[in-house]
Amino acid sequence: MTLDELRAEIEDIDREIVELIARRTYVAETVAQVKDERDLPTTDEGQEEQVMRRAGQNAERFDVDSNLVKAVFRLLIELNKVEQRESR
Ligand SMILES: C=C(O[C@@H]1C=C(C(=O)O)C=C[C@H]1O)C(=O)O
Repeated sequence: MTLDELRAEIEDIDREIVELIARRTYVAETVAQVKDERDLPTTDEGQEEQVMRRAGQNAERFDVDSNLVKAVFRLLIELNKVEQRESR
């Protein structure tokens, strides 16, 4: 494979990553509606711990640095909470 072909593959993957982030954010907006109806707070620390634990397990399964993957998920969680607060 040429460098250009490899970079085109990375470009495709990057678009998919953003699409997945958009999907995750969209679901969080629906979560926000449910929380609003039930008068629940935006932050659920127990659920965040589960998400972070799963992120670490998945990182190990795919042999990528678990601290870096967890850092990405910490940002994704914060992004979701910002979106949820904006939609409540
Ligand atoms: C999406 C939720 O809201 C918040 C965001 C979370 C996330 O992005 O994974 C997890 C827990 C909550 O603090 C949820 O409660 O499931």
